[in-house]
Amino acid sequence: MTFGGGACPVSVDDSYTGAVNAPAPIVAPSILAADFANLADEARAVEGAADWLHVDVMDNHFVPNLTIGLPVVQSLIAATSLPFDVHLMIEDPRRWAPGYADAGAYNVTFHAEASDNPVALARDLRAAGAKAGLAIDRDTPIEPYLELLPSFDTLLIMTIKAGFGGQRFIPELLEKVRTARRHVDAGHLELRIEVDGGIAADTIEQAADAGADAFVAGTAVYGADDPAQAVRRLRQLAERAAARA
Ligand SMILES: O=C(CO)[C@H](O)[C@H](O)COP(=O)(O)O
Repeated sequence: MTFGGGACPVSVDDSYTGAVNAPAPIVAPSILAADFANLADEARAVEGAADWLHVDVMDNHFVPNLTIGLPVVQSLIAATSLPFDVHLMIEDPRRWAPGYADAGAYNVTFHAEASDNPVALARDLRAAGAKAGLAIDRDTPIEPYLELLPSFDTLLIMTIKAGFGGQRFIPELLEKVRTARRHVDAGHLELRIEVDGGIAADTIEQAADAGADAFVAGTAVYGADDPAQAVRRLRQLAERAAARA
């Protein structure tokens, strides 16, 4: 399946080939930093440049912030051509996550801290036609979850504390990315390692060097005068880092 549509379309399904043939970096603008009064226009502003559109669903319970839910995401999916990368920062993901897969989200990610049976939920998401993602928050160690990774398509490692955009990137959290990358490559797993929080032109290369190959960026994209150009610049930097790996 190929999408991207702009200067650098990427083949996501065909490119999960591990370290030897490293897949092209994914850049996923987070609409958390967009103008919520104009979400469809904001999403369309990065069509042709972004690979995925990252949507943060927050419930004011799992995190102390409240954003949007399924009806808004359904409408947005219908309004844009981008694949949706839904990041659920919610309690009880077993109840809600399959609805996002049914709505046509490309990738549905839920938090390890919120799930008592992540593998079963990943199975449900895949059965509903979505990719399954597991997210790890700032204070959660990665090691207990490594053995679950064959059940997932994406591992999202927070590089801030989940809940709010515009926070400062925490470089120490890249140690989790390094650990995950070693495990993924050693096991030849077909899995994207995604980083989320404070990703910008001055941090994306560190994250790529650590082994991330999917990058969520909110403020760095929607805070820019030209969001599409900001996405292209981020991808260029990630590609540069990947080329020297
Ligand atoms: O998951 C998130 C917050 O919990 C956001 O996706 C993340 O913060 C992106 O925003 P920014 O690039 O501004 O840090």
